[in-house]
Amino acid sequence: MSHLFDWKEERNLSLLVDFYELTMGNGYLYNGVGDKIVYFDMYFRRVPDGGGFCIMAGLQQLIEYLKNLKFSEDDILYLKNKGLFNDDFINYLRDFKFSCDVWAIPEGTPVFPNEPLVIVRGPAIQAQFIETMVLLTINHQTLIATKANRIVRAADGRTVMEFGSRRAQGYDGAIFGARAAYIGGCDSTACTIAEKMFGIPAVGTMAHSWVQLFDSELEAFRAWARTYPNNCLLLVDTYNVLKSGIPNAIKVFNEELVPLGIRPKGIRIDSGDIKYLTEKSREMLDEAGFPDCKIVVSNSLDEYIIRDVILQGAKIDSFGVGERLITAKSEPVFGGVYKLVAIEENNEIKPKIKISENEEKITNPGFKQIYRLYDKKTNKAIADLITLADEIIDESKPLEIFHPIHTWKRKTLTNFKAKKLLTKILDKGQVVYDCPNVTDIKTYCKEQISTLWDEVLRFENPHKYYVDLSSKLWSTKHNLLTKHNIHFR
Ligand SMILES: Nc1ncnc2c1ncn2[C@@H]1O[C@H](COP(=O)(O)OP(=O)(O)OP(=O)(O)O)[C@@H](O)[C@H]1O
Ligand SMILES: O=P(O)(O)OC[C@H]1O[C@H](OP(=O)(O)OP(=O)(O)O)[C@H](O)[C@@H]1O
Ligand SMILES: O=C(O)c1cccnc1
Repeated sequence: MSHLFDWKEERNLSLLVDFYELTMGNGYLYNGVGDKIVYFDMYFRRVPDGGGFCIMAGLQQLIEYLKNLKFSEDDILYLKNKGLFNDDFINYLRDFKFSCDVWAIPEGTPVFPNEPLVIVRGPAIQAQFIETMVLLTINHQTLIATKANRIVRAADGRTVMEFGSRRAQGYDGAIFGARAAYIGGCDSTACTIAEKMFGIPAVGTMAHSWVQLFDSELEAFRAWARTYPNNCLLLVDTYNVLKSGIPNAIKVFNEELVPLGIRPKGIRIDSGDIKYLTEKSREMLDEAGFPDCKIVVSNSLDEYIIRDVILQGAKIDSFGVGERLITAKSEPVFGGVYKLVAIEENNEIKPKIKISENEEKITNPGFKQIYRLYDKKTNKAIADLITLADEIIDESKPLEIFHPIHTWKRKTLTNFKAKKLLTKILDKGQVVYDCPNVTDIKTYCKEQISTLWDEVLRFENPHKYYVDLSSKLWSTKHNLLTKHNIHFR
């Protein structure tokens, strides 16, 4: 079992790579450009679900992968037997030592379209090779953390438990999905191994099978209360919530817990009309003297149903959310891309561009940094400025920022502070970054979200947060466009 799950030490994922990375690697070497220093940016173009921002996640798994990147004799033999690769390439992989520099935005940071979340600098053959895993790790967890954050914000302070393992897309979908959901704000998970691996609180109630297995609902509840008097949360919808589930729960609370001086934990409702059933259940529990008994609901929930039932006045303390969270059902693809943005020649960085008919899809060339600009008075984030990596923002001088496409839209900032978002993660292949634990990441995430204006947090039609280019980067881009004979406005 540990072989399947110990992603840190034992899992050899080196060949989890799109085959073209290998054919290109072989080709780069053959054509004498394998060692040319290149820069790649990983970024996304659109926030899923029409939201205003995403939550960066998945970096720790990317780091672990890069740290362990090597090829076993078995891998080498397999590649050799393909009969496609030159001996030089096979030998390169046999002696492989990852030597790239990597910068990234820390996990839990709110991020926006077109910002490099990860930058890789190194020999073309290596920087190219890791494309698949950079995208896979960051795309998956950023998607789930972003979805979880929408769900948690809809729950408006009520607890959210992640219940998705059984409906996740594979083991890793469950495990790393639980990790991302926690970073995004879920309070706990039903995925036990996620507690063992990452320290995410694992919790659970009971299934309908528990109730069905006994001769009656009453007996099932009694057995549970005797087994777990201090953690008595009963699933009340197996037969009929209001006619049987709640009355039986009250009876058991009174007979089994009250004499011991123990308070019941709660009840869970997993079907039917959430507003009606929670309102009636709340009344019945209050009348019976259990106003502190929590009401948990589940059943194909997402941020929209959660917001709706709260608006309807449903009486809910806690949500269990599974399938629609763990699969990001409403929009299950996070379209992060990995693009070459510069090469080094004669010790100089030469920016490179990818042109597209669609102006929004033209890449931002060069080796970059991102500054988040905060209003010193409100402490709210005003805009992000993507700059060339060597640019320094002078906080003591007014800073004019402008829309990168509609350049006449300008704004001058004063009394602001500028924070660098990209941090060095690997230096020549060596990890130079300490990954925080998930609880610290989750706390950081919450703090960072509190620096965003409410308009950016809106579920629908959020205010578009400004992600601008510095004058220097804008000129670099437009010089390249002119060179390629492209003229915009
Ligand atoms: N008051 C409500 N407002 C909005 N959506 C609700 C409300 N009550 C329940 N829902 C949601 O409606 C969907 C369907 O609920 P329904 O009770 O039909 O589920 P079901 O799975 O068919 O129930 P059952 O398990 O009894 O067959 C679920 O996603 C549920 O969360
Ligand atoms: O609905 P989700 O958001 O995925 O939450 C998890 C679901 O898993 C369990 O159901 P189970 O697997 O027994 O199936 P059910 O949907 O028939 O109750 C639980 O009772 C929830 O309904
Ligand atoms: O603990 C629960 O109630 C639970 C766990 C997983 C899926 N559904 C419910």
